[in-house]
Amino acid sequence: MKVFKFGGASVSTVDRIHNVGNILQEYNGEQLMVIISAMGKTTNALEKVAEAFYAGNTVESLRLFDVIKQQHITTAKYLLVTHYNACLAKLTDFFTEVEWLLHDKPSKPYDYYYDQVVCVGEMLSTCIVSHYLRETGIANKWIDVRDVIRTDDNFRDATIDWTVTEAKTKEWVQPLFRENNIAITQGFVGSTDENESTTLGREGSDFTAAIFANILDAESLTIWKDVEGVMNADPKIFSDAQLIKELSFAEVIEMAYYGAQVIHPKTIKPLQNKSIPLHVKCFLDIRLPGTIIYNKQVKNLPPIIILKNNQALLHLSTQDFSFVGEAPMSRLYNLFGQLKIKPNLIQTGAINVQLCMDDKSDKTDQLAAEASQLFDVQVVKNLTLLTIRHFTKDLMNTMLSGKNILLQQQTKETVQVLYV
Ligand SMILES: Nc1ncnc2c1ncn2[C@@H]1O[C@H](COP(=O)(O)OP(=O)(O)O)[C@@H](O)[C@H]1O
Ligand SMILES: N[C@@H](CC(=O)OP(=O)(O)O)C(=O)O
Repeated sequence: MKVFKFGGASVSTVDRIHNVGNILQEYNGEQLMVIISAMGKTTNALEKVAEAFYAGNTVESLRLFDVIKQQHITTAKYLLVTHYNACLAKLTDFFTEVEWLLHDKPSKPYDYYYDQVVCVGEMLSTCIVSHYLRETGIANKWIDVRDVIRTDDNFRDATIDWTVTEAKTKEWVQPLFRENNIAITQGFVGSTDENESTTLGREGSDFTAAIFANILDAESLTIWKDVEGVMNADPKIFSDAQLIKELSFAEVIEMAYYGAQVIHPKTIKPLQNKSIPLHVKCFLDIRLPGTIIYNKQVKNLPPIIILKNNQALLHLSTQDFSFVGEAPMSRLYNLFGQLKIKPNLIQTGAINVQLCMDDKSDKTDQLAAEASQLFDVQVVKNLTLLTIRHFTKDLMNTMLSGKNILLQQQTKETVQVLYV
């Protein structure tokens, strides 16, 4: 069996959904477990719905949700004839699920509501794609991933319960392949043992695909993208980015960790642990070879460039000129846990700590406020973090020329520079 993952970009339009059908036709007769994300930027749009709801703005949240609803109905209308009514009935169930919730008054934490609303993007996209495939004669079984992927209740960044997920996959998913060649399910979504929907962190569909590949002992996972494969930089930013034909799991886990958008960092472990190769291929031209990522050392890699914008630098200094000891540092690390913050760089000095993090939502301000009980805090925003793996001095000089560098860290393999 092969596992395929189609991201939001590959199902963003009617034409692209036709293209998914064409790709699956190429693999006619093979067993495929297909993981699909929400269409295009639907997750961002659903985030706005959850925000409006939580701010008490019911009318606005319903209006925003209606836009998403109409987009999905229109897509279904373009794609379906005989299966339209069946599809619309299912879509309507999902719409109703969200609309009921939006009529409530929030009484639980924001992250809970976020997951109940945002997960519907994947429900809608898979429902449409599954019906479209049936319409074109590609038999498939649609699975609600919430019946299979069990997580804890750490909403928005839920942790997988591997024991239950494995048991449910073997009980529900594996037997389906006795009678079906293709199963379609949602990425990014799971559920608690109380049947509340959870999500696995933004861009988490790659991770879902890797979980299924691992449990089903797949021969490979293929992630279909709008790029040739994994490149040595984001081709949307660097027009001269080069394709890397093969990579080791160790290299890719580092790239993903440092922020390369191409693969979710949690994807690698489940594959590496069972030596399941990962192919990154282009859905726009399936003849292109793409990139293969496996348990093999790959030498002579080009410099790999990762740029992260929207960074904040927190400069924390002890309030009474005492050394930064274990006690304030351990309290600082506890704060990261409480606020669900993953710092990108930390550098300690005698009486200060410098910390670089993604400046997302109000997390920076929350951390600054909490940390001010331990330290004097200064915050600088709108910074860029450049990471270069396998760097050369020449490339560093070119990329950093004219930049005001605020923080720099370097190992044998990797240099990271935070600049204005
Ligand atoms: N090193 C890289 N190699 C290839 N693509 C990259 C890289 N870094 C960032 N990207 C970006 O990742 C994008 C694909 O990811 P994404 O849009 O999240 O896909 P999907 O919605 O299919 O999951 C590409 O269009 C490209 O701009
Ligand atoms: N739809 C979710 C999950 C995901 O992985 O999406 P994509 O495959 O388009 O990156 C998100 O946008 O975060």
